[in-house]
Amino acid sequence: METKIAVIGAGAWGSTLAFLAKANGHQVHLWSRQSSSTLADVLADVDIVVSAVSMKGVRPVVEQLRGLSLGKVIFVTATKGLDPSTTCTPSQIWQAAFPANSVVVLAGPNLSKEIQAGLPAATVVGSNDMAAAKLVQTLFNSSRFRVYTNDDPLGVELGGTLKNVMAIAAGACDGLQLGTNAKAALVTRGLAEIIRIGNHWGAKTDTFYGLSGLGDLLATCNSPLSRNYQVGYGLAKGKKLTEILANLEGTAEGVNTSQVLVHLANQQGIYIPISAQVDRLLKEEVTPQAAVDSLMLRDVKPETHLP
Ligand SMILES: NC(=O)C1=CN([C@@H]2O[C@H](COP(=O)(O)OP(=O)(O)OC[C@H]3O[C@@H](n4cnc5c(N)ncnc54)[C@H](O)[C@@H]3O)[C@@H](O)[C@H]2O)C=CC1
Ligand SMILES: O=C(CO)COP(=O)(O)O
Repeated sequence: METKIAVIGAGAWGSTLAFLAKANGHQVHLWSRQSSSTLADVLADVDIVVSAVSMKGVRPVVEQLRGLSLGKVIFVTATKGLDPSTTCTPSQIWQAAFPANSVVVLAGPNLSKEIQAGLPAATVVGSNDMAAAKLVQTLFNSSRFRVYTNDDPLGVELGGTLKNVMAIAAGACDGLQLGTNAKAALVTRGLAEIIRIGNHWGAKTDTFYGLSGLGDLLATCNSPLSRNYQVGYGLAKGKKLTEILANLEGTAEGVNTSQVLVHLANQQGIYIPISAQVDRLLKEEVTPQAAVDSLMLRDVKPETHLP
């Protein structure tokens, strides 16, 4: 059955999601700030609203829509980030603005260029409303894009968001040519750190071993297609952050996420050694090699995701 879908944000990810839904026979309207139609007009007659704007666009877009009567529309959020002013996740912002509507989080190892090239990929849709998650699953699932459901939307969202910080670290690790052992240690301890943060905020451990956690961590920590990886790689090669960002194709959410994360973790006493070094590196408070030394020279501890 044809479903009417609006995709907000015509960047790399919004365009790819619109393409996938269209390929499944749905009626898709891809909206961007450059569109001639207003967002309110586009949303007047749709069943599903997919938001794929970058984190900085989430609040402005939600403010444009607040107060509109959108009936039983299901919101799907595909943004990976934390709001700097409130520290909320994108789905928390959507849910607070539309408390009567279902919100579904979509995240996974989904480098858009690979999907646009027709390569197979898998993703997760997480929601407190399993009927909504199942509906969104059917809208996007295909022979080239396998979609799983999950009942821990916060875990799905935090997996996709927090791995961006680790992808910056992984890019730096490769830029410094630290080798495969170091990279494996970083990714493994990065996952332990993500689980520690996620548990503290109420997400389930299991979710982080899934596609939006371990899956996306593996994809972005190992691919030069990842913008976050490119940021870390460039820093390790001695480039300035401003120069890297000016030449970057699209958004590297990990830059903002690490700042918000470090602020929250300091307030809440969450131990985040890797993310803290990434934040210091981005602020040019530490060299890449000094960041590695700080991590290696910490007190020894048991292998657990607990502090
Ligand atoms: N590109 C990828 O492979 C994937 C990206 N994501 C996530 O999706 C989000 C978007 O990523 P990309 O499309 O790659 O970024 P992008 O930089 O290509 O596009 C961002 C889009 O957000 C829009 N936007 C920003 N502020 C806005 C505002 N105030 N009002 C309206 N629109 C606004 C921009 O116009 C642009 O179309 C990010 O959170 C990213 O982490 C998730 C999975 C895969
Ligand atoms: O989230 C992504 C793939 O799942 C895209 O990663 P980057 O934002 O680092 O390019």
